[in-house]
Amino acid sequence: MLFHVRMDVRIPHDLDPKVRAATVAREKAYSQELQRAGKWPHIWRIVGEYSNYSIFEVESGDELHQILSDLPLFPYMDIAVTPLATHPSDIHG
Ligand SMILES: O=C(O)C[C@H]1C=CC(=O)O1
Repeated sequence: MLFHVRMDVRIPHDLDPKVRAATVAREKAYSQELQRAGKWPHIWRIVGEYSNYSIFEVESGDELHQILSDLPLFPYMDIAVTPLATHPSDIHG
């Protein structure tokens, strides 16, 4: 199943800078592990925002929920998920 996900990062300004840096580093490692595994095939920065648009390819909504819940930045993000289906006009579908 394919999902479109928007993540808006809202790290509190008073978070300890060392905790912030460590959390962002863990987030990057976790994200890249999932990208290498093929579960997170696309990630794009939204210009001018601390946000991304991502595509996830997973078995189920439950799997995606677990992946998103395990993001180190999860406590500091607003996340919007849109399930995707094949478009009838898609020449690849
Ligand atoms: O920077 C972001 O958009 C948030 C998050 C998602 C992947 C990652 O490495 O950081």
